Amino acid sequence: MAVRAAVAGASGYAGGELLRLLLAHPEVEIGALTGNSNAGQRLGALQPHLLPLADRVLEVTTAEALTGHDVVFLALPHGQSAAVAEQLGPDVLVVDMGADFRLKDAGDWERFYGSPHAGTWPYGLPELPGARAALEGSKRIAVPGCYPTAVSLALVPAYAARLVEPEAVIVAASGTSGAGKAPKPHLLGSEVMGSMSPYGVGGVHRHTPEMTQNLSAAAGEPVTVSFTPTLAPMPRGILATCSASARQGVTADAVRAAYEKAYADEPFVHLLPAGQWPATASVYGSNAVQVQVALDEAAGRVVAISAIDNLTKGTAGGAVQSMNIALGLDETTGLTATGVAP
Ligand SMILES: NC(=O)C1=CN([C@@H]2O[C@H](COP(=O)(O)OP(=O)(O)OC[C@H]3O[C@@H](n4cnc5c(N)ncnc54)[C@H](OP(=O)(O)O)[C@@H]3O)[C@@H](O)[C@H]2O)C=CC1
Ligand SMILES: CC(=O)N[C@@H](CCC(=O)OP(=O)(O)O)C(=O)O
Repeated sequence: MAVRAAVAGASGYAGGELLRLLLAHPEVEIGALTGNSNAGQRLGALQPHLLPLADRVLEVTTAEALTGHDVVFLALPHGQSAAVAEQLGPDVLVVDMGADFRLKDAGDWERFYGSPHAGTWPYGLPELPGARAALEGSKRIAVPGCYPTAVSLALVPAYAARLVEPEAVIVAASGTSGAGKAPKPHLLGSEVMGSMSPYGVGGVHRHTPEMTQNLSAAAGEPVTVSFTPTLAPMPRGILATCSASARQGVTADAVRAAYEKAYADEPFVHLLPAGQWPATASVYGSNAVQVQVALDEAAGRVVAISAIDNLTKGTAGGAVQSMNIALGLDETTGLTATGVAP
């Protein structure tokens, strides 16, 4: 029997990417689609690439519109998910693509998001140690942020194998779709085209505590994270360049071996052959993650680089992968690791 799925936030970028993936999912039937300012509009006017859904009309996002489904995806701005989720029954699988349920520490939430903490749900990054067991059979899933996905997959093997000291320096470039579809002056084509620029500098980006949470869990001790995001003139993609001090005596062979072991059986994480480096173009539109790692012996640092598509593995693909696990389906159902190039 088909899994009936509703999507709240169907007019946005994350909701649109999710619908693209759900249309190709053999077990899913797409139910209610909701929006906010675009309620009442045809989806074809908002997401013209989703041809089979063009004549569907967006409803207002209410618990009533979302009931009667097996799975409800919430692709809403931060702070909007909790009120909707609490009105959905405990038997419905609720997959939150926003940030509301990602953090364990209420103080971190309040500091970075400036509102009361809604709670913590099982975290939808299956490749993290222990994550799959928490997702199996779960009725609530918190999909990670796009930067924490890229950064965690780049660095967790180094922390889990105790190859590096508990500090990390991360500079990551994101495509503009990461900022959502709502118009913002700094995202005008004339501001973005032909330029790269930093933002959220100095430890203030709200993804910093999420990265700290994931890396500290892998390390078994608190990890300090210096994170600098940058905006790149491309619609999709994240390239995360991460480094951490190598522990005394760590060799390049030991680093390589740890990453090979961590990712040997992962369907979506590809540790590239030595000498080949991740590129956002190679993962465009796919749920794949490219990872490469090197030991900079002169600087004494392990350097790990990852590339993801922020809308696919960074949100909608990660959401579908985690839903598959929660429902007991094959984890890869409806997802591809094959990109689009050039
Ligand atoms: N873009 C990305 O790469 C990623 C996004 N996410 C997360 O996914 C969520 C959606 O992001 P994204 O799609 O980029 O954002 P968009 O701005 O593109 O879309 C936001 C969606 O939420 C709806 N919405 C806006 N305000 C409200 C409200 N007050 N109540 C209910 N619905 C509302 C909008 O409806 P309407 O258009 O009709 O007003 C739209 O459908 C966010 O939490 C974001 O952090 C997570 C990882 C990556
Ligand atoms: C380029 C850009 O602006 N990116 C967004 C990332 C948003 C995202 O994907 O994460 P959340 O789900 O936590 O919002 C940002 O830096 O805020």
